[in-house]
Amino acid sequence: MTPSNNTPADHSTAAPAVEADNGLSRQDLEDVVERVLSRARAREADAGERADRRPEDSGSAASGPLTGRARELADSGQEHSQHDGEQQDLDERRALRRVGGLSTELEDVTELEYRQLRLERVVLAGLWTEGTLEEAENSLRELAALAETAGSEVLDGIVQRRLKPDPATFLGSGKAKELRDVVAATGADTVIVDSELAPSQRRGLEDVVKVKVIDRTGLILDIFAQHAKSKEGKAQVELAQLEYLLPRLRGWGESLSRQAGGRAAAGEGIGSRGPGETKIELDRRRIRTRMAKLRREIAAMKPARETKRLNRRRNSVPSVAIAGYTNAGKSSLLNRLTDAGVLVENALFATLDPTVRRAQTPDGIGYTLSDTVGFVRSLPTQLVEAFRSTLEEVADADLILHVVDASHPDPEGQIRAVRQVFTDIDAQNIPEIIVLNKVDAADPFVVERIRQRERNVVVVSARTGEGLDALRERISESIPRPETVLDLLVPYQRGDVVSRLHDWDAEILRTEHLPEGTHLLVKVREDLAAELAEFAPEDAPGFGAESA
Ligand SMILES: Nc1nc2c(ncn2[C@@H]2O[C@H](COP(=O)(O)OP(=O)(O)OP(=O)(O)O)[C@@H](O)[C@H]2O)c(=O)[nH]1
Ligand SMILES: [Mg+2]
Repeated sequence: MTPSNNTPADHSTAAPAVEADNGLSRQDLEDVVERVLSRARAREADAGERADRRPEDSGSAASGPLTGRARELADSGQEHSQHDGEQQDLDERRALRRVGGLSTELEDVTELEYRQLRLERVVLAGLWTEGTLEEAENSLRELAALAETAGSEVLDGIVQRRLKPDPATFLGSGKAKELRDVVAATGADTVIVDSELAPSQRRGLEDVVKVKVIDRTGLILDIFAQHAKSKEGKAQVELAQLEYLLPRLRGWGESLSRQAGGRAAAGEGIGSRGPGETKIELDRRRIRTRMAKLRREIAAMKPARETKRLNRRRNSVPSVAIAGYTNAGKSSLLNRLTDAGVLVENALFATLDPTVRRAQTPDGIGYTLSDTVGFVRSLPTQLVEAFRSTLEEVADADLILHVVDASHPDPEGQIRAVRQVFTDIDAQNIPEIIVLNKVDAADPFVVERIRQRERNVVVVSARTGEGLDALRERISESIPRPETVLDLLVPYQRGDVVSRLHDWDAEILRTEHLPEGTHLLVKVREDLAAELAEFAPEDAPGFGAESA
């Protein structure tokens, strides 16, 4: 293919529908994925016919049109409903995306700065080592979606059928050269590989393709870096990135261009280390200094967060964490379940992290609902470490809403991946409701299959609102309920106490109006019981044996 096939102008006429902010429409991205996959398929068929040929030697064949789409990619045409509010963060996030042509201006950056540059024009590379073609497809689609999320423009890709990665260059040497040609032809400046590469493999592959090579871990780290919002989150991602980078530094020498691939290929002298050597030492020193500083900063931030959480604990408000695979619909669910009106009224919780919101059961028991960072397959360990603070929100919860995208081709795989993270953060024993989302778009057979397999399933659609009442009920049954029974007599001039009982976490079992005041039988949490002691006299009137 030629680069001009991908210029936004060509497609803005052909596919006016939805333009991603980097100029590449969703359709373009899907086209790329389909092209790559169909080549892999054709090659596979080819190899099947001539079984004596080694798969990596088989030539590429013409692509044919394929059905199916990148399910990880949302159809952004209907990304938001009115329940999602203004989505101001989205604009902010999009403004953070990469600026075209940035890398070419930076001739004199150190490798550290270079590595941290945003990805721009990328080519994907994957191995299909085991499993079905369908799994290989899902994996590549997810990689394309991740790359797009990171703000890059996916130009093309290569999938190789191979039993195991080449120890030197990941792809076989023939394939790596083919990749180099694709990079040159498309003018890509980055190759993204769908695995975690050993530092030496990355170096080997970079030496062949002559542009920056990023692996899946690096890509995910990059996305997290873009999306981190809080000061602590930012520091943690940066630390994770540096930890990842340190053993992977290499001298650039003259062999790699920091510019677009095509022009780069000219410089030979693979692995020439001379001029790179000083820079690499400089980089290492800078990285270590920076890491030490970040660790200190993070340690200093921890107490504030701890206090916040302890506060919530002390108020013994039950906490419900929404967790799940990325793009499962967690945030949509949060928006559906929490009413904006309630939020504004509840000034009490104004100091909470913005992703934690207050919600109520149908019978008025308050709880907090927190949105969490999405999980992905093989979430890099550095990130699990770095995001421990966000993930502690999950590990600390009284209940987890594990949101699953029922319309995804492999929801069970996603459930497994998410549970793995639960285990990593020691949250595996917290009660869990599987919220099977996107039922409006899902195959009923798949929905039924998961319903059979899992114990505690509620089927919903955050988009249409289906099943949400049932979910509210299920949450209500599953959170810890107030347990201390109090017999209260509240004087009429203390209406504030009564209204507080009504909107705050008490189950009112009976009410009657006596000459001295309002007589109530309530169930409250222990801490509230202590506060209400003055209204619970020893000689309370009592509701009589028959009603207690
Ligand atoms: N068809 C359909 N789409 C949905 C539904 N719920 C969410 N979506 C879409 O799925 C996409 C992802 O939704 P989000 O709520 O952002 O998902 P998330 O789990 O918060 O994603 P991350 O924060 O990236 O992990 C959006 O385009 C939503 O519009 C649903 O019930 N049906
Ligand atoms: Mg979200």
